[in-house]
Amino acid sequence: MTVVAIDGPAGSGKSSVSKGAAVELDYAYLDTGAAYRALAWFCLENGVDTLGPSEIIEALDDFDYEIGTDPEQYFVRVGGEDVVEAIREPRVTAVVSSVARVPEVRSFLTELFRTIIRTTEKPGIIVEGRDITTVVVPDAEVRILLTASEEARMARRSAELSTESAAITAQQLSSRDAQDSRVVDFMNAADGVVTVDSTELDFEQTVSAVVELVRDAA
Ligand SMILES: Nc1ncnc2c1ncn2[C@@H]1O[C@H](COP(=O)(O)OP(=O)(O)OP(=O)(O)O)[C@@H](O)[C@H]1O
Ligand SMILES: Nc1ccn([C@@H]2O[C@H](COP(=O)(O)O)[C@@H](O)[C@H]2O)c(=O)n1
Repeated sequence: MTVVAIDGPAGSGKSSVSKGAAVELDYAYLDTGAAYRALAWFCLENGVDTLGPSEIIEALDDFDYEIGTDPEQYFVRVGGEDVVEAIREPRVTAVVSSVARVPEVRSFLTELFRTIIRTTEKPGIIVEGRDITTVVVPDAEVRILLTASEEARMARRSAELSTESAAITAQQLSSRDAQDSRVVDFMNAADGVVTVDSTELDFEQTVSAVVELVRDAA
């Protein structure tokens, strides 16, 4: 089985490009950010203080999480409830970094990701996040840092949103990167990690660049 690990900052295209490449390769797709978001959502729903590590760690006992790895049948559920849209709400995005910085949360979710990767039935899996190339699967067959200039990432994110101003969007994106960067380094490629800079590429070109790297490694 081929494991493709992709890291990168917010808005660099990790989810959309990984999904597109997984469809083209007939691979599974694992969105690891969804788990951190789902835990943050679960904490908010249950009145857990997202700044209090011990409460968050306690919440893990009741965190009943499921994610689909078929890129064409993506789902995320907590306690059987569909949370695909809820976990993208700004209130969740605003607190996810505080939840993700708790070491016990990271090791709990890392084990969960490794189990999902191990039990994949497809010929390969694309796993994307912030610490996939360095912590979750540092021995992956293909390791990619997907980047784009902050300007390009902000423009892409702003184009998606009709209700939020570009300025607020830009601020959220860079402040989340700043917080996340204190926990894991996803701005610099580790040894053996190939950088794909999509600043000057369109979406299809970026998917093709990833697919080509995977085919070259096979
Ligand atoms: N090469 C590209 N050219 C133009 N738009 C792109 C490109 N790659 C991704 N996009 C668009 O940029 C937006 C952000 O992409 P995506 O949500 O996949 O990023 P992400 O890295 O997963 O972000 P986050 O970490 O915040 O979840 C999407 O609207 C996506 O379609
Ligand atoms: N491997 C990862 C993936 C994500 N995070 C944290 O989750 C947040 C949401 O991730 P998205 O990819 O959905 O934007 C992100 O801001 C990180 O705080 C992580 O720590 N490690």
